[in-house]
Amino acid sequence: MGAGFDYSLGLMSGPESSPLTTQTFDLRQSPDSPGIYSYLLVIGASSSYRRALPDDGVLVVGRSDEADVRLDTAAVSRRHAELVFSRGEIRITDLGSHNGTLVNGERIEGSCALGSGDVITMGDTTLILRREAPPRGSALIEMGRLRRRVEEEIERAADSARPFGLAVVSLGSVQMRTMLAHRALSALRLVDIVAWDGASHLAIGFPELGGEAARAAVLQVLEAIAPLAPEARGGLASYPFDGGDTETLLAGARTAASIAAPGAIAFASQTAVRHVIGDRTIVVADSAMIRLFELIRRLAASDLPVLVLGETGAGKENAAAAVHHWSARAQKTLITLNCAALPDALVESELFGYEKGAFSEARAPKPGLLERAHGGTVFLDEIGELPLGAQAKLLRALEAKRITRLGDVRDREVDIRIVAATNRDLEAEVHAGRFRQDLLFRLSAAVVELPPLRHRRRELPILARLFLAEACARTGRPALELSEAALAALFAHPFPGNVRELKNAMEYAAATADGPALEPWGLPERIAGLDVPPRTTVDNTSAPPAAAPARFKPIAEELREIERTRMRQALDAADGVQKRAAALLGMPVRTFTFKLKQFGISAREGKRSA
Ligand SMILES: Nc1ncnc2c1ncn2[C@@H]1O[C@H](COP(=O)(O)OP(=O)(O)OP(=O)(O)O)[C@@H](O)[C@H]1O
Repeated sequence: MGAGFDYSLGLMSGPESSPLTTQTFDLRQSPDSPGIYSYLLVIGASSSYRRALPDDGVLVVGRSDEADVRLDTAAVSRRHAELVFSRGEIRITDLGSHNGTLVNGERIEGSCALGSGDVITMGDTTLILRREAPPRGSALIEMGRLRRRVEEEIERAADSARPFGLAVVSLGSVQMRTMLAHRALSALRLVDIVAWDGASHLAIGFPELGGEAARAAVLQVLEAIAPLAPEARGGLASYPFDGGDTETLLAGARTAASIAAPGAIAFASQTAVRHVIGDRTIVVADSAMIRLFELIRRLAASDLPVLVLGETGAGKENAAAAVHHWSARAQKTLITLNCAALPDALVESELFGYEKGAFSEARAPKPGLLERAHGGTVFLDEIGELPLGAQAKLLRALEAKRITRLGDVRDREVDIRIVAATNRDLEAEVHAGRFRQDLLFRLSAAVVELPPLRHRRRELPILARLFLAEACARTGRPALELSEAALAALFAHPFPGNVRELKNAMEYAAATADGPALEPWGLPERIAGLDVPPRTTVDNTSAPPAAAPARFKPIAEELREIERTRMRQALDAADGVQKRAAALLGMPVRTFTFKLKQFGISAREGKRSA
């Protein structure tokens, strides 16, 4: 049953002198089996402690520094006795000690088998052998099985509208894993689900426990293991509040455990990091996003150009604002140009400015935005849409650090940092001949790639609540609770329009909801999914009337649907090129790109399907 006796694990270390504390290494079983554990209670003249025993091997007891169980008293010989552990049996042999070895009051000759409760006396020291069976409670399972069980429990919780809590207990440096797991299990219910999550974390699922009840359960575990792991700390995530799937809950609980104080518990909802960037508040909770913003902070300190990649609405503009505000240029301007929003003919005059008479409408000289941003940062959004002619001029300007206004012969010095963003695959654009490779090299000195919202599900409930609260405050209506059913609908939606789509949905909900809580039918239809029944039992009084499902809806909403569908189709037909798609619909490009964002349509959609 055991992993064997590991001689490298410090068998020569002496006992600790703290009262009734245990030795600090575990020499026995496989980590996932709590099994039987044995220990010696060592009661000396000046101190008592508990010493874990191995399944197999030999321990020498004596006064010598080299003894495995060191008894620091003159009444004990240097090598007094030997304990032999083999196949569940324990034998003791006196090694010719001066004062002899007594078992249950009788001096032994040669060796003698030991059982639980036997009292061994060596000089003025008493050792009591204890062997304990695992508690009759929950059992440790493997992490893979825990994941599957948690998935089942989430399903069950969704169907029965009951909570489910998932905790991660971080133990610090753990050596007595088996005994520790044993203690944790003894503090849990039979239905709780427990597994080792890596070497030093325990993952615990609590069916039907959420919030305070789950917190109390984790506290009991922390108390039970405190003698062995005084530094242990807990992190707790609850379904559906913190997430709708195993990995999201696990990630939340792990991050929460990492911020909890020793002996205490933190909730997943406490792990979000707020970055206040000018008048923006950026909230990140996913560990990859937290690291990404740390990277952005470091990059900001350099003067490198930064290329921000990510799907539409993923937060690229926020990232660009962070680069500027965390840089030495923060006191100077940040100027943004959306390259997709300008007709080709205007791009160059906007970027580089013009002199009087440069073209027929140029009645007075005007500096371009590169010039106006001197000393600051220029954010070129949708850089993939920049016409090739403007790309060449931009490259020259960046290389020479000088610009020439249209219609001018002089050039002027500019000191700017460029942050560019795109949701396009620029490498592919280079291959297709639509983007200059040399410009791509120059812009991509540092690349920051934002994951889509569907890959950072930890943030979904956090951002949803944030946007809902902000929207309610803006419209002056009382705060809306996000119901469990609405949250489940959000988790079921893939959010192709990412954070912007979520934000728009919460604004729509705040404007239209009529109860104290946001229910699925208060969400935009494509998110609520008419075919998706609410996952929790709801109070009948707050449910919509049976005939309500949207056979009729406000005409404005219907028109929006048509507009959205036609825009998608136009993008398809135009191979994802926004200007062409806008022309197909007879819509100004600026309006088209604005509406794309509003509807959360990715400009790539058309390209992909084409
Ligand atoms: N982590 C976040 N915290 C708070 N708000 C966010 C966050 N990420 C994005 N938002 C908000 O979502 C909306 C869309 O973000 P943003 O404009 O930065 O996306 P984008 O990737 O630049 O979009 P596009 O590709 O369409 O230009 C903005 O209102 C932004 O403030």
